[in-house]
Amino acid sequence: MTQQSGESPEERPGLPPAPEAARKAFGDSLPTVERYAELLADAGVRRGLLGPREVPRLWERHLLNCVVLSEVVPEGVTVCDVGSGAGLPGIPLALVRPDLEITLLEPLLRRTTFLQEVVELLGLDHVTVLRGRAEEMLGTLTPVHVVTARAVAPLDRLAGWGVPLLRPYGEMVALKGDTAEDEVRTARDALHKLGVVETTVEHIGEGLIDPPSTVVRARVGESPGGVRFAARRVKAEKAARANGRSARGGRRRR
Ligand SMILES: C[S@@+](CC[C@H](N)C(=O)[O-])C[C@H]1O[C@@H](n2cnc3c(N)ncnc32)[C@H](O)[C@@H]1O
Repeated sequence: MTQQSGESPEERPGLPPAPEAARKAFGDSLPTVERYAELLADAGVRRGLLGPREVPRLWERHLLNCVVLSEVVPEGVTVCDVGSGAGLPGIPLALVRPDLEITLLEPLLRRTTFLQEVVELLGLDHVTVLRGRAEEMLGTLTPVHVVTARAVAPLDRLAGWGVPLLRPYGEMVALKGDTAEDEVRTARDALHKLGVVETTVEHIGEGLIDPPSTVVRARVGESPGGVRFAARRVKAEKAARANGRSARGGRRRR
């Protein structure tokens, strides 16, 4: 999301006030998301996590585009936001869904440091920040019901990283743009091999954002990640138990 700008900070357009749609989408969490928007527009830009040109469109293009994911995430489940960056979509989702247990997974230290600060400043007790690459998380992260991701990798590669982190019958929800249908076509074989039994492209947030957000939903059957991953997972989990490791300290739900 980082972009270069030739403008000086004084010339750059600032953060606009929250639009009416944000009031609707975030409800009682509006003051908290306003605080998050300020952190992104200030420290996020200064520390190179967000391009300065994103600031004027922070509400529509980023916060609203992400919060509508709430429509497709079931009640009370565990979520891993793969490649969370500066917290998108994981933090907007966490702000409206205190019922979820969310892990923000991100490999870069600069970003996990920012994420940890944001989680503490906003008092998000149901959010954990985990540093690492998705493909290295087998046996470290307790398998989750839902994997979310935005702007991390093309669907076939993303699925290879995200689907093995799911519990049986879980689903990966990837925010995508106009390329969603094409990416699904390209990834069809890879998805099948990973144990995905159903893939749909849906438009969410109608009536709230225009255009609505496009998501690819990939649901797995009994063996997320496929048979190859099932064997690796058992091995990795055994090793993790032997080391006393677990990303969520053994807290498990459902
Ligand atoms: C373009 S940024 C998008 C960040 C955020 N999701 C957003 O929409 O603004 C992609 C992020 O994915 C992370 N990433 C890249 N490869 C990854 C991997 N294998 N596992 C987890 N995260 C990864 C990068 O460090 C980066 O923060």
